[in-house]
Formats: sequence, C-alpha cells, structure tokens
Amino acid sequence: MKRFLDSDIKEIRIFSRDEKKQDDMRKKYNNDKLKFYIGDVRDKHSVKDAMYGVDYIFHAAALKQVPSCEFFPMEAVKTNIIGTDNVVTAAVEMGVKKVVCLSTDKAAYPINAMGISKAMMEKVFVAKAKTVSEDLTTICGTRYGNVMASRGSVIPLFIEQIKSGKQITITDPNMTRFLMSLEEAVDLVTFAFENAKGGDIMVQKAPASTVGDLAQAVKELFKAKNDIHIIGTRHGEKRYETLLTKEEYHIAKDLGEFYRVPADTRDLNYDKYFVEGSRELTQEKEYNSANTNILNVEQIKEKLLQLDYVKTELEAWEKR
Ligand SMILES: O=c1ccn([C@@H]2O[C@H](COP(=O)(O)OP(=O)(O)O[C@H]3O[C@H](CO)[C@@H](O)[C@H](O)[C@H]3O)[C@@H](O)[C@H]2O)c(=O)[nH]1
Repeated sequence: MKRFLDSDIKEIRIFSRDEKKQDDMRKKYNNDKLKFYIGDVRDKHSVKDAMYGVDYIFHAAALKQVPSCEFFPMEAVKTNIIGTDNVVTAAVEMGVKKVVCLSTDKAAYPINAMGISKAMMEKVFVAKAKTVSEDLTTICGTRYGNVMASRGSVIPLFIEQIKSGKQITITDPNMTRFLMSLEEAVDLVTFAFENAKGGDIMVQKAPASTVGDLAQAVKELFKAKNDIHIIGTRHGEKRYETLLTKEEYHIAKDLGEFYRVPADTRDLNYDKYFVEGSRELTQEKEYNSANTNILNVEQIKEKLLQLDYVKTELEAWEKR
C-alpha cells in the first residue's frame, strides 16, 4: 500500500468483506486516493461494481488458514475457486488490463483443502488467461511461501509465548518452510505485474529454515529461557513445501531472482496427445523448502531483525 500511495496512481480501491478492517485502514492511511468497497468475491455483482474504470487488479482474497479449510472445504471452494472465477471473469468483461492472482506454495502438490482450492484457483485463472487476448486483459499469478510474521503465523505466536512465559510449541523441529518478508512478497507481486504474460505463474527464489531453528533464533533474540514443547504436526500439514513441482521445474524459465512458469499453450485437441506426445519429462528435481538454501540460526536471526514487527517487539521486551 505504501508503495502505491507514493506513486502517481490516481485511485486505489480496496475491495473486501470486513467493514472494521476497512475502517481501520481508512484511519491509518487517511488518504483521499484510497476508496473502499464492501463486497465478497463470492458475489460477482459486488466484484463487478467495484471494477468500473479499473485498470489493474491484485487478487488476494482467500481463505488461507490450513486448519479451517480442512474443516470447511466447501467454504474454500466458494472463496478461493469460485471467487477467483468471479474476479477474472468480471475483469475480462470490464476490460481490466491486468489481473495478478496471489497463490501459495501449498498449491503445489497439494494435500490439504486450502492448497487444493488454491491449486484449482491457479487452474481457473490460467485457463481464463488462455481465452482472452493479451491486448485486452492479461491474467497472471504469483506463488509464494510463508510471509514472515504475517497475522496468525508462527513467529508472532513464538514471541507471544515468550512474552507470557509459556512453553514454545513446535510441531516438528525438522519441518521446513520458505521464509519471505512482506517486502519480498510485494517485490514478487510487483515483478509479476511488470513482467508476467497471460497465464504465467511467477515464483521468487527464497531461502528456508527448519521450524526448530526458527524457534531457536527467536529464543536467542529475546534471550528467552522458555521450554520447547513438541506438539506434532497439525491437520493437513506437510513436512516441506514445494514452490515448483518437478513438472513445472522442467518448463520454468530461470530469471535470476525469479522463475516464470508459462502456461501450456497447447489446445484441447486430444488427437495430438495420442499422436505427437510431447516433451519428455526427465528426472527433474522439484524446488522445495528442503532443497533450497537452508538458513542457520544466525542467518535466521539476521533476517528476523530486518522485520519492523520483530524490532518493535524486541525493543519493548528489552525495556520491560
Ligand atoms: O504452534 C505452532 C504453530 C506452527 N508451527 C509450525 O510453523 C510453521 C509455520 O506455520 P504457520 O505460520 O502457521 O504457517 P503455515 O501453516 O505454513 O501457513 C502459512 O503459510 C502459507 C504459505 O505456505 C500460507 O499460504 C498460509 O496462508 C499461511 O497460514 C509450520 O511448519 C508449522 O508446523 C509450530 O511449530 N508451532
């Protein structure tokens, strides 16, 4: 938001369901460029109403918590899949120039309802992208891993546990997750906005860490003595996350800091599949949080100290 407010963009529309969060945001930014629209991606009318005169869309609306989607998978279907279809269909109808859809590493080789619904979301926008001329609407996406210290995630949880003198709960110390700051996630979305072609999924190369080392790094920063309690994995969790499947790695373009996964442009002509076959899928490796650059405790601490949230919490903790 900060980056957009400082640009020469004429108007920024926030479309979401939550009046309270919108009101908080209105007060926080206090800027006439920002306009707020109440609606729900599940309701195409409300989506369309917000799109008059709009050039670009960043579609981030989602049910994104793994456990809640596990218990209410149809809710994930409605928001993540049907909601995305509503957004991209309305965008095409309204002549929006570009739509960037935000996905997650949990959509690659998905095993939980959240990841499966996000994988379907990717299928929905890639298929739509192929039906529309890029001169009219370019539809593309990004896929990224855990955003460090995002709301409800494990870093704020560890910090709260330390502050309240509780045990630090670790699911599986050897579980790995990609680590990205919010700034890096925004860089990826901006990169996709500037460079992606219709149907592309953009992925950013990122380091990872084990959850055990992450907890240790937080403990050391806060000079905490809290005990560690191993609680076991939660509903629908994977030991490691995948940002590029083997199949995608095979076709992905390495752009330095990013990968571009282009859409399969073949058409629906079954003959070809039987007669021609296609490229050979060799023993490619996938790109995952277990084979990327794994940070050690010192490196995680360095990365944590770059986060405003952690810096503020740490200062308050040291002054207590
Ligand atoms: O008490 C806890 C809670 C979590 N974890 C672990 O910490 C890691 C991160 O967990 P969390 O911060 O809850 O994130 P994820 O479950 O990995 O999911 C987040 O990251 C995804 C990207 O992978 C996003 O799509 C999701 O919306 C977002 O919730 C995982 O290995 C958990 O097993 C613990 O060790 N102890």
